[in-house]
Amino acid sequence: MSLIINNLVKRHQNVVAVNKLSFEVQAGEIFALLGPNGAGKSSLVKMLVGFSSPNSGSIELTDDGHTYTSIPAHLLGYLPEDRGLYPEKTLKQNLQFFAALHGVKDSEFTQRCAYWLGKFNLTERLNDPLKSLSKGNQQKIQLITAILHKPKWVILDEPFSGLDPINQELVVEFLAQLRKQGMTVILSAHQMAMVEKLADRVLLLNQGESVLYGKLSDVLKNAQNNVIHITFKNAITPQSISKLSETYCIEHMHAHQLAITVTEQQPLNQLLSQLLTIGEVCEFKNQAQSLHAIYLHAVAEHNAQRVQGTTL
Ligand SMILES: Nc1ncnc2c1ncn2[C@@H]1O[C@H](COP(=O)(O)OP(=O)(O)OP(=O)(O)O)[C@@H](O)[C@H]1O
Repeated sequence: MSLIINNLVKRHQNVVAVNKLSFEVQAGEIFALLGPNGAGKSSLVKMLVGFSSPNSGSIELTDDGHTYTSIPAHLLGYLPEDRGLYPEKTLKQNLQFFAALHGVKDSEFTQRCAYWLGKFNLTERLNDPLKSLSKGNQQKIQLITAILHKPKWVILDEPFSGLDPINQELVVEFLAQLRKQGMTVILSAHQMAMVEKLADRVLLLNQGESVLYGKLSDVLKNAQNNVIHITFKNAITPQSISKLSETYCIEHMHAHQLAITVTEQQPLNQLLSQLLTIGEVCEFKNQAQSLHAIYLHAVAEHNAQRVQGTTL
């Protein structure tokens, strides 16, 4: 079972929302779809679930000897961008309704409902009207409706939005549970700290294009190797590092500190000898970059490349 996307393009009038995207989602993984507002995530998700058709390229899902051009409804659990439950009905009625739509038997419903409500600390609220719950708690019920039928594929659009840090952690646990139960999860999210905790693979989109794609562990490892953090004994100034910035990409500079991106072609001893001409070096280390920092850097670089491309 795998999902293979090849050269996918989606245009909305004159906007290219998804531009020649190719990637793969493997069974049983948590796949994070990242990108700034307007990057094309929702346009992509809509094609994955069959709500809209690509202009070109292909989506190929193979499962149990069948091949599909989108994730079929009977294999899918979906938390859409626009939430929608029945506020006047109780939690139980809401959950029962969605479970019945997916053909979940009564006995299974009772057991799964108790399990997930327990996980989200909502057991006592089973017979309360949904509207009496806080927005965050309503969101948790919406999450449960998406997976109560144990789908093989789960797509969650912004599962962390509107949740406080404690509830965000509960959603992290919830997602880890889904993976444990063998579901494949595609989630779109803006909370990099949460994504960093649990994603197996990430795809970062910007202006419809892929700017970063791969196993999260590789993405973090590659970034860690490339950025050197240096602390000088005395304060540095833009003038004192001007020569250095001709050769190296300066990530940031602050009082006594400097962070520099080095490529594989730039030997560290050469960097060190240049640094010593600036001042006494107290510390020189590779420091792990957060996914948040990697994201900002990759998007900024891609934007700069696009501007350069249009001005050349
Ligand atoms: N139905 C539509 N008609 C015209 N343009 C659209 C339509 N849907 C999306 N777009 C445009 O396509 C681009 C990608 O939008 P999309 O909603 O896919 O991004 P997104 O990454 O999901 O953004 P967000 O994080 O804000 O939800 C944007 O420029 C958007 O304005």
